[in-house]
Amino acid sequence: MTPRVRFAPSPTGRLHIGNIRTAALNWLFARKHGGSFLLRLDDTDTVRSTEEFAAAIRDDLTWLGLTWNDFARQQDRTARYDEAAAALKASGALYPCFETEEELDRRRKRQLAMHRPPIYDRAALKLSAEEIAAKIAAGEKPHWRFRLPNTSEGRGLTPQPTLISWNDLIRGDQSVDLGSLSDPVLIRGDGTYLYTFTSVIDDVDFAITHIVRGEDHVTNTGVQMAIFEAAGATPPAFGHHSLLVGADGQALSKRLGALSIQSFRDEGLEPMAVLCHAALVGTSDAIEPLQSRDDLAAKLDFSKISTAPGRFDVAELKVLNSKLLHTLEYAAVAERLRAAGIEGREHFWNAVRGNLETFGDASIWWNVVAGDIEPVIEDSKLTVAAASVLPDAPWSENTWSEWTAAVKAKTGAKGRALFHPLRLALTGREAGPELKTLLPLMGRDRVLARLEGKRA
Ligand SMILES: Nc1ncnc2c1ncn2[C@@H]1O[C@H](COP(=O)(O)OP(=O)(O)OP(=O)(O)O)[C@@H](O)[C@H]1O
Repeated sequence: MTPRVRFAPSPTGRLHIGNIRTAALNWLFARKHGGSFLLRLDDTDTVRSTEEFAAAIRDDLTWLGLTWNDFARQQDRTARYDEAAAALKASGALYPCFETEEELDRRRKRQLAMHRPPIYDRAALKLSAEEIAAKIAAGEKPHWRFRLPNTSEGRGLTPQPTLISWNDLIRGDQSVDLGSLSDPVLIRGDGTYLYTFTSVIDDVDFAITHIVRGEDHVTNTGVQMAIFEAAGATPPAFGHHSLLVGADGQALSKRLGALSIQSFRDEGLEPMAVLCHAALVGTSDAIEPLQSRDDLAAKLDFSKISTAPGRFDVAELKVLNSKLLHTLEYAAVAERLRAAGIEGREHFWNAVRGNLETFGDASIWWNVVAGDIEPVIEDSKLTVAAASVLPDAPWSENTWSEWTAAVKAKTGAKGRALFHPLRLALTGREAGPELKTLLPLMGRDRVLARLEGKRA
């Protein structure tokens, strides 16, 4: 079966690294198996969903290269939900309830006082058709519950376990006891639908074959499998991955804006580094910098995902980012170098890539080899002497060792006393790429001027 998967965020905030773990695992799974990937915006919560967040989700996914084959938004599908709800009402799978929040709260307290689990007692199932009609005629607005397929009928009965089980793609055998849950409300009193319902209808209509999502949805899955059945559909396969938490163990939330993809973009991090980290953290694989999404897809193995939460540390992402840059081939960055105003010669890239923390650092080194910088003269005697023995052009990678040998012979300086003042004069910086590679890129005039302390 060709997999068809989906990523279904609500546009209620900026995507964070945890959301991207879900998006990446789905996308990579589709990629690995030649399947397709649907982006679905779960925007039925019209109060908190915004167009800005919807646009930002698309933008972040595009930046990460997690392209989608299909796109849908729940706001456009109300007519379809109405139709599906009507069928479930007709079959009795959805039943109208009229209790107020206060009434439900009173009942829960009573149940707890009697040491019973505070689950909905299904009192509304006892209403006759006439009673329901009278309530509606009197202006009461029902909310609708889904009757879970369990045997806990009516008020006061001790619930019987009713296990619904599946073989989770990530966690192995799983089950949820539907006997211990309240019948979930799928339609609110104002007629709006809850995610639990709309998600199932969408998954049926879009023929989703595998639902891969965070373990925050395990209980939902038990309930939704029952809704699939009630809607006459076979539930797809499910996989629940561990959630990511922040370095100090804090939960992530779109609403709180922590560890957003935007913040990584602002810091100039590489999309591949973010993807590798999101997909490999909390697995038994080492977190390594892979160069392409296909390489990462080839590595994907759900059985390697640990059930413990993955700890996400920005500092580790930054290290991974530099490791990735250090191995990037020129061909992979030539276009970006040009766009950054760097006439990206391969020599330059190979000389500096090992010193980059972010791609933006390349501009610093480009300025060192081709722009002008303020030289730092630490030992003017040495730099003047060095200028006097500067070899004639053309220069090669051997020029540095020939020149420094000549400076050493002329001044007697060696080791740090020789190299440090030269580095400071030529680059204005304490550390950086090997000078033997930078020197030929700088050219003789620029080097000479800097040795004389001139901005060049
Ligand atoms: N910390 C996390 N680690 C891994 N996956 C997560 C994490 N938080 C959410 N997800 C997954 O992201 C997907 C999108 O979920 P959703 O839009 O509800 O995000 P959310 O961050 O929980 O949002 P909100 O804070 O608005 O409730 C879901 O599949 C969910 O399981």
